[in-house]
Amino acid sequence: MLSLKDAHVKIGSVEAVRGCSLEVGAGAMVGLAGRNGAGKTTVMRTIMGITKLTRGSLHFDGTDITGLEVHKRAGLGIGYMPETRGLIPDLTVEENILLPTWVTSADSAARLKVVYEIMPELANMSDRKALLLSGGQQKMVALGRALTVGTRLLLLDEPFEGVAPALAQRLSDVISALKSDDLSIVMSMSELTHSQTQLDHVWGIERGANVVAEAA
Ligand SMILES: Nc1ncnc2c1ncn2[C@@H]1O[C@H](COP(=O)(O)OP(=O)(O)OP(=O)(O)O)[C@@H](O)[C@H]1O
Repeated sequence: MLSLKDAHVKIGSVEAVRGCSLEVGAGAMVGLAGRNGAGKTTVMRTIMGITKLTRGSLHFDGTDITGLEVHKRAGLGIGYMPETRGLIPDLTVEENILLPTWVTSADSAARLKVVYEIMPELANMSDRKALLLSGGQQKMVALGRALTVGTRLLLLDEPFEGVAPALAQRLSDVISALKSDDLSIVMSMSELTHSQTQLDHVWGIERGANVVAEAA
């Protein structure tokens, strides 16, 4: 359902990604594993359309989406959970979760209901400001926000990084429970051994290019 081929991406004068390919099947949960600076975040941002391909192609459900804007990709059902969480501190949990629906035609009430069913703890903190949450709680909110539009493909950038073990386990359980025939997931990780979730395939990345992923 997603096919990234021979991706090259420049950030300023740095070629952050140079010849990276990735195939994700429908309903598959795949890992993108590499050290810090390997290019994982850039690949994720490129799939979301935040950074642009300088060479290569990107297909979603067989359609070339290389030139499509971010909000249109979100409208196709692609959701992104950034490593840095990217919450707006002064907005509440609920407002943060609903942010992506501002730029898509998603039924915000229906999606919010789904998100709260998956993560009831978010409903319990819905009116708290994001700045008052712990780092792990913020990751949960960022996952909820990705889920509001990410009905077909979820891009999770190091979802367990810097999260205390109990919350990391909860995040892992939530992500595992999302597995379905309709939803594909790409999850990046800096160390394969830290992956707590069952993956169908792991793509390795080093210095912006594919490498064979090391076994955990
Ligand atoms: N804003 C930027 N300006 C210049 N170089 C950048 C910028 N962002 C990323 N890079 C470079 O691009 C390369 C890939 O970075 P990227 O953040 O994609 O890697 P990563 O695998 O996600 O690493 P991390 O786990 O540390 O986030 C690195 O060499 C990095 O230094």
